[in-house]
Amino acid sequence: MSAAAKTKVQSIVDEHAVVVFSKTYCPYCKATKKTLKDAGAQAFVVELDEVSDGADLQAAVRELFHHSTVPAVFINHALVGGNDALQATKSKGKLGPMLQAAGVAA
Ligand SMILES: N[C@@H](CCC(=O)N[C@@H](CS)C(=O)NCC(=O)O)C(=O)O
Repeated sequence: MSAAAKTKVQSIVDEHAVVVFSKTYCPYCKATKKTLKDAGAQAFVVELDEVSDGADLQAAVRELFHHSTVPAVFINHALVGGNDALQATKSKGKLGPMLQAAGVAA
């Protein structure tokens, strides 16, 4: 994996309040994107199966954040986890406050 991919992933996480590294056909990714949309958050989504450096970016996410599957969800510049972690966060009533703290949902 290239150093450029690591720099790019870190920049994306640093520059956006809500980020999802996703694949278009992944049902967990679809659930994550719907949950965030329904919560009023506009996520910056990288569809790894649609970009030429997708495999490199996924490897960079794995190395930087020790998360190897998609989706990889970041809120307020920190890894939440995959869809299971996002849904658990929502179930505990913590998603709204987390998004509010990130300044992206009412
Ligand atoms: N428990 C995980 C499951 C995620 C998962 O299994 N994602 C699949 C795609 S649907 C995956 O990442 N497969 C390996 C890959 O695409 O590299 C979650 O809730 O996010």
